[in-house]
Amino acid sequence: MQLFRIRKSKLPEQNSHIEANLANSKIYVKDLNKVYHSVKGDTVAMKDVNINILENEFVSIVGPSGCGKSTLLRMVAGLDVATSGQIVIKDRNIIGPGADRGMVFQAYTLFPWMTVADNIKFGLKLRKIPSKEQEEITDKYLKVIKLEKFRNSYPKELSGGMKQRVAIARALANSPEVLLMDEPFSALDPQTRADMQLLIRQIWQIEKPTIMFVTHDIEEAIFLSSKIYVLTSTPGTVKKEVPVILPYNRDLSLKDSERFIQIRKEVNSLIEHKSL
Ligand SMILES: Nc1ncnc2c1ncn2[C@@H]1O[C@H](COP(=O)(O)OP(=O)(O)OP(=O)(O)O)[C@@H](O)[C@H]1O
Repeated sequence: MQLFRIRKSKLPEQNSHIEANLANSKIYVKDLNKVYHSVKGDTVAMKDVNINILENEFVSIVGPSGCGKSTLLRMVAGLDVATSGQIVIKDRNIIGPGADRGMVFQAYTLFPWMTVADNIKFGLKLRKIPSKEQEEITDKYLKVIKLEKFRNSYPKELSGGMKQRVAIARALANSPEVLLMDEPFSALDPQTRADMQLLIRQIWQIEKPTIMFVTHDIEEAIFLSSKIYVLTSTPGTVKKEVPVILPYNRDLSLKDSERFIQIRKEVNSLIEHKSL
């Protein structure tokens, strides 16, 4: 049965509970359920998930493998459909993909036949943004990701970290309402991963995009976020919302601080580990 409400218009006025929650929220997930049907039977991937991400928040989703982190992000992206429940971005019900959501995935998704600059410009061209503005936006984001010298290079000439920097620039160039990131740094070596964490935190502090970030890495989630949702193992549901009270300006030495270690212990104790 399809309970997911297919509406593009604003929410009904009588739905005062949702209205109240929406007042300052950017991504609002209400009673979300997801069941996958296959010949082998049904898999309940998500059960009654409720999430509220405020404007300009950096929120991470963590949980054991298979708990439904990617499923949740894909549904917020509109790439997968919920079995029931509601996803609202600003005041719009999500019924499919849209330019209001920028995505960065684990796998490198740049167009190999386009230069770095053309990859960044891709969405701007689609939206027929005037070419002068396209150039200005591209220049700005090449600077943000510190790849000005690679403007005319092709993806095959870049390292993994550089490719992910371009993917982030391409997503941000479209000024999305929210940035959805699914394990974007997990294919990178530890040093590059740490550099990328610093870069995305810096970008967030300057540009203040609303970010929903899926990761396996608890330290990464704490270092980057203002709030973490810990999901239970399958079917995924929210076990706890953990606020991350740490200094606003962060460098990697923060990971050795007493407060950081305390939060890491708390989040780690919430993750249900199972022997394989
Ligand atoms: N297309 C599909 N068909 C059937 N089951 C699926 C499908 N996609 C995901 N699942 C199941 O849904 C559950 C959640 O999967 P999902 O990939 O969202 O978890 P995850 O937390 O992102 O996992 P990981 O941390 O290992 O990447 C799992 O039990 C998975 O097997």
